[in-house]
Amino acid sequence: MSMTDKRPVYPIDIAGVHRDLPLFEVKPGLKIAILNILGDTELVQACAKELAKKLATLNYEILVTAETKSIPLAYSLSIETGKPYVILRKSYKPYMGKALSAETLSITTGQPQTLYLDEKDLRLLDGKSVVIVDDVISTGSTLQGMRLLMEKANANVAAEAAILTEGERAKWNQIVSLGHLPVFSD
Ligand SMILES: O=P(O)(O)OC[C@H]1O[C@H](OP(=O)(O)OP(=O)(O)O)[C@H](O)[C@@H]1O
Ligand SMILES: Nc1ncnc2[nH]cnc12
Repeated sequence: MSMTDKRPVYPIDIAGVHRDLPLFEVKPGLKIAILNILGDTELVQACAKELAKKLATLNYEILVTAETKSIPLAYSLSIETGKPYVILRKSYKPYMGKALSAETLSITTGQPQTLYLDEKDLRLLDGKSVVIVDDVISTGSTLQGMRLLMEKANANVAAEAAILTEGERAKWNQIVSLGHLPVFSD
């Protein structure tokens, strides 16, 4: 593709903010519209405000997400809600001590990733209620990994939230979200 070729986009309004999401092929014959909130302060803050409103009546103590792209969302939601957040990591460093782990296979990545729960966060989560947050929930594999780690950490999941769900809409009717993305198959 030359620099002047235009990538096809999927236009969407999220929390009152318009974005044209670029389509990328994630496996042969399957394209998805990529939501990349990294660097997009306007969108992140608008989404955090709306999600915080939707979560306002729930009883929970901690927000939990998996790195990377949803980190600014967790940070911004933490400011909106006044709750701390935990980031599940995708590579292990010695400073994470006796971390717990779970395997995932997200639609964007196409190969297994491991989520690690830092030893310091294990102490924080023990016996607590959490809201699991992600930017997009698609196959649910990342969500499943996060649920498993919360179970291992003795934390109760009060709700699951995402900016957008993707794919099979009916599968995600329990997710607190601000919209839905189709997937595009040839
Ligand atoms: O429902 P799933 O099919 O599991 O897909 C959802 C996950 O995919 C994306 O992460 P990605 O793997 O792109 O990682 P990154 O944020 O580190 O780039 C997204 O942030 C979710 O965590
Ligand atoms: N459409 C999408 N954009 C960004 N990350 C994703 N993870 C799964 N689907 C995604």
